[in-house]
Amino acid sequence: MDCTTEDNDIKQNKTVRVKNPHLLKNSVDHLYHICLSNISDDLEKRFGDVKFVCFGGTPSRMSKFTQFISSELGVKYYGDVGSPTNITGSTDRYAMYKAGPVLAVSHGIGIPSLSIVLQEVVKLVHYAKCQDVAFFRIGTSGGLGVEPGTVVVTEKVVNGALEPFHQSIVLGKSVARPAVVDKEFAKEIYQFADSSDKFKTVLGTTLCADDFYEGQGRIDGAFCDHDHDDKLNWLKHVHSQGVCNIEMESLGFITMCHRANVKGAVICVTLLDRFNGDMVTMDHGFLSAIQKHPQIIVARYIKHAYHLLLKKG
Ligand SMILES: O=P(O)(O)O[C@H]1O[C@H](CO)[C@@H](O)[C@H]1O
Ligand SMILES: O=c1cc[nH]c(=O)[nH]1
Repeated sequence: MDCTTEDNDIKQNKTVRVKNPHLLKNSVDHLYHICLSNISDDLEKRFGDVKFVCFGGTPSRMSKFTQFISSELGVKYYGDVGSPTNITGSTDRYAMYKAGPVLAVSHGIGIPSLSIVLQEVVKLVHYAKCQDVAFFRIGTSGGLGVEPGTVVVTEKVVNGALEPFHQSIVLGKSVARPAVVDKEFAKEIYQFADSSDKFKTVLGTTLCADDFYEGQGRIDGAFCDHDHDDKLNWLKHVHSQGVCNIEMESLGFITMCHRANVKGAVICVTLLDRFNGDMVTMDHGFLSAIQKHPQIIVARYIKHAYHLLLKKG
């Protein structure tokens, strides 16, 4: 594809932007952490049909989601009966599964871990010439003033200081990139919540912290220099600014989707109400049941969008 065609496709929001002139000059690109290469793997043949990429913290959540979405869409997943195959093979860092137009990817904990796999997946869908791709983060979070099990569709994302920026150090300098949420896309997804659902779904601001303990105001970590009242005052303050939930990847996820010209949305379930405590104490059966809540909403969206695409031909 020549540059002009590629620019036009990007403008029309069809293909995915790899904003790196150095990379475009290189012919070989080994996607180290996901064990794929643009030269030795036929990425267009294997992944060219991908339209929806769903990310979440753990390999088992994304494997279960792959089975769920494959039965919802009536498409086979890649792998043996009963267990999707992890496409990243033995790299042992991330897991990636495929069911028809859906790729499900685990990203680990925190923005540094997420950013590595997200960049390699952006390159993957670019090399595979996927068109009109959307990315979703299907995660867990701590809620503020909402019942555990509630799904929060992120309409704004902020850092721990309530700023809508993702800050990182590049070449020794601090770089702040805006975290621009696609609000229309968030609203579209929110509309797939149903009044008959056994859980609530809300649109709200998500606070993305650098850490699970002190970074989220917890007082039950190994280290803590603040007290219970400081914590409650901070939680009340961020809640008064519209924050509904706290997690650890949304800021990087939204910022990178925006840079890649990919539609991106964050949909997380709340595991607890942080006004009532810090510890996630629910049993694993309940935990795994409520982790399905955001998957249900996203699966409805994907099913709807996929059927529209099939109709279009
Ligand atoms: O359940 P996931 O998707 O991993 O998300 C949340 O859970 C982890 C902390 O337990 C962090 O990654 C946080 O963002
Ligand atoms: O409180 C919580 C729960 C899940 N994930 C988080 O990052 N925080």
